[in-house]
Amino acid sequence: MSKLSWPHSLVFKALVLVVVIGLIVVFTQHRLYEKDRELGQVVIQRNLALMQLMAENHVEELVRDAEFIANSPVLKNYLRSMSPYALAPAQEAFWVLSTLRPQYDQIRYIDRFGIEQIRVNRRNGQSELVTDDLQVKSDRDYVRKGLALKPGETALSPFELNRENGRIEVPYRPALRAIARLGEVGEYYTPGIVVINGNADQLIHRLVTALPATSELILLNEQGGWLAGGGDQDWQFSITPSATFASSHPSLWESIKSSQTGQFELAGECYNYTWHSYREGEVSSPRWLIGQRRVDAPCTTELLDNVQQGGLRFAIAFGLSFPLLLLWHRASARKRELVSNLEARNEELRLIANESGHGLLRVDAQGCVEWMNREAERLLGWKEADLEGQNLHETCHQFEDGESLHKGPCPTLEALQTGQTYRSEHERMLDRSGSIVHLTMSVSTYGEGGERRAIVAISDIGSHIEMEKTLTELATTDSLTGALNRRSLLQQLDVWTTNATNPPCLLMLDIDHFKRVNDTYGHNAGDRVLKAFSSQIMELLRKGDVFARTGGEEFVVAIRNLSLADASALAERIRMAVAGIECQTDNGDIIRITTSIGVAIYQEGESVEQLLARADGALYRAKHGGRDQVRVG
Ligand SMILES: Nc1nc2c(ncn2[C@@H]2O[C@H](COP(=O)(O)OP(=O)(O)OP(=O)(O)O)[C@@H](O)[C@H]2O)c(=O)[nH]1
Repeated sequence: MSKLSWPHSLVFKALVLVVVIGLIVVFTQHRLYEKDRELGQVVIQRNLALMQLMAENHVEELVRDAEFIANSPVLKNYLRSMSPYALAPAQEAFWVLSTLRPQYDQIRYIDRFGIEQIRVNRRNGQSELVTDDLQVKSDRDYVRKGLALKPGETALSPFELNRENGRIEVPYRPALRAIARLGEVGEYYTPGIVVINGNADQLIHRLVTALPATSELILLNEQGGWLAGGGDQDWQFSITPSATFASSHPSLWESIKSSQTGQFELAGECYNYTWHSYREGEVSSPRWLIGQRRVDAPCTTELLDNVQQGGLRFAIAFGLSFPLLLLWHRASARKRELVSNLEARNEELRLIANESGHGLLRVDAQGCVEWMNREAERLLGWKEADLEGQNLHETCHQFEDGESLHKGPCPTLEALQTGQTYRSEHERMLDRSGSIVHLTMSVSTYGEGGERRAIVAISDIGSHIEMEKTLTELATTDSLTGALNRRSLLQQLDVWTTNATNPPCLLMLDIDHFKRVNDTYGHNAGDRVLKAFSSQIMELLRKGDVFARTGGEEFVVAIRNLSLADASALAERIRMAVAGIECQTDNGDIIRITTSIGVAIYQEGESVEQLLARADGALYRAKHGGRDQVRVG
């Protein structure tokens, strides 16, 4: 196989394939990535919104319960009367609420001095009314905050771990407290607050259910302390104030605080968050950061997944298309090889055709030229490029007025129609200048129907014709004088006497004393005289008359359609014309000659020899009669 050029090499094609597949994969993956990312963001936003809604509903119940019990008539009745009889119904109302809301750890009424007056605990699935261990809680933040509320106002305390007797209760009991300040119940009485300790764990568990398995909840308080999602650091802010997210990542925390929602990446994991506050602006409530962490997945997960998928798709597409490329490459290489061989073969044929000595043309089924060799170009005067596509018959076999050079149909077109070979030893064609060229021609066809082609081979026979003409002339004429020779004369006389309807008349001429001319002026001068003599006679003859040299200085004129008298008169004119010839020698001498002429007309039944003999006899008598005269035999 020949060496391939770079654009045809397999490596080049493979590179093109790589680029094309690469571009397609990058384009489609990019679009997929955009969609994935969009979808991922939608899912995250939905998760965050869902968690916010769950938190809002959870707290709403807590707050409403606190407001409900704070406004309950039994509590107000007790506070108005402060009677032990009124205390029991109030305690019962607290207890009933506790049994209805098992998620509440404590429901209490704390008076304006911060002392617990009514308290129901929820322990081990039971609601317990506590009467003998009521404590002073005036030092607690939530109590101070609650007593600072205006009557009828409600507040929410931050998440914190429950403390018992000044110590954090273990196991941890994270609490979220709703505090409702009682409205005015009497002119001289300032009421305290109702505090419900909601179980924060329950809220956290609920929030977790809003998330897919691949994500974990993160919950931080306003100070950056971990409530959930911080592992060992959850709730540690209550014990060690520095064990917070804010302390671990101060600058990150600053940026998180400044934006309502956002995304960040830590330790290769992606976090999304939103700040949430219960009834924003309506109720005094702390802010929490609710969010999700994608486990072991960075924020660029979609991008990385897409790159990975893209790589896989690229490999599959390349793996599937490369064998096809290989097949195509082999097929096209084979085709190129064949085409190249064909071209080489064509070139070879063209060389052979050019060297063959024949003019060759290939014409299609319609007779239009497809190709021609140099010899054909030379013979017809056309360049291949100019004749290509032109109809050979119309161009080279037809005159401008449409008249054809062929008597019958064009042999090339006929050969194309019949599929038979045509040969002619003498064909005529028109060359580019419109001159007729004499040729031998053969037309061979191959193929069938519309695919049939003809090879037209032509050879110049113009030179042969010339040569034949020369040879014929040499064989029939006298080279010195141009007159016919004796043999031709006899042939012509044979023809004329065979069909004796129009019998010939002979004038036999002999230059008088010609030997003297030779002897006096030389042989060359004698030749010149012979030429001048012949020219003079030929001038007096008409087309169709025959003039022949039958001996050294002996000539015969043969004429038809002439009576003996007319022949004698012609002989006399010739005699006189010859007498007028003045032939100059090289020395400037003038030679003058005379001729004797014997005339005889063909007589029915005699032979050519007998006719000649009678003319010769008449000549003999003219010579012996004194020369320079005409005698009839
Ligand atoms: N220059 C020249 N002389 C020729 C040629 N053919 C024949 N002769 C000469 O022609 C002469 C013929 O001479 P003769 O036969 O004796 O006749 P003549 O001299 O013409 O005398 P008459 O015919 O009797 O008048 C010879 O001397 C030939 O040599 C030729 O081709 N050229």
